[in-house]
Amino acid sequence: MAIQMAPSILSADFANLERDITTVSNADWLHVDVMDAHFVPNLTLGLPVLERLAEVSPLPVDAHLMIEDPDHWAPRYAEAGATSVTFHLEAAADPVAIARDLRALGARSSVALKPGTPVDQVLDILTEFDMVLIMTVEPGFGGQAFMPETMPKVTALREAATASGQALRIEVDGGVARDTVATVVEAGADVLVAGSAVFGAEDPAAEVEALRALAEEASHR
Ligand SMILES: O=C(CO)[C@@H](O)[C@H](O)COP(=O)(O)O
Repeated sequence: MAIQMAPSILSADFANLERDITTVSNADWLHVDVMDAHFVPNLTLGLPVLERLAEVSPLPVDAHLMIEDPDHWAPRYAEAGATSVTFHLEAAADPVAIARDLRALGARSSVALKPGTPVDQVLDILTEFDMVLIMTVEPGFGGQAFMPETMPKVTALREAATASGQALRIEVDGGVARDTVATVVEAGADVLVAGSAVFGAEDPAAEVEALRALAEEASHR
């Protein structure tokens, strides 16, 4: 499967958000970080803002819910216009029920794991998901250092998906930049979230293409 790029809006200019998300319309997803100041120590946006972003975004929205009670909230984000909804396993009471609710609403189901959460916890329920997000930093903030120790989880997922023939997308998020792209792709990731690397660049669209090119090159090695 081709590499997909997903700029994270956490590093965009919130005063000019519509301009910034239009700038990266050459990417594949708009990664929208939803934080509640409980599951993570940061607060971003809620349903009405997500709804507006989905309206104005030239890209499909993946809502990354770093919030408590995704059993209640995840379907609400699908109804608000997110094409893909990523919720955290650590916060979910019934991850399979959430995944089924999302798919029933026509959204893609995706589950995220914090760096310390073992990957075994999703291996038995992998077919319920279109994508698994392996966090490569502790969720909450942009601009943190990439954690290479999370890579064995990416590889375990890729091996499991390949063995069963599942077209699973594997996303990584946190510290993805020119110097880490090859590492994540060689481990098995194919959806790359990048915040500060993209929106901190002088030309965000060109940076999306530069990261994509490095990733494609690594995937063909
Ligand atoms: O969800 C998060 C952080 O919790 C990420 O999406 C960050 O926004 C990624 O930022 P960079 O590490 O790429 O700067």
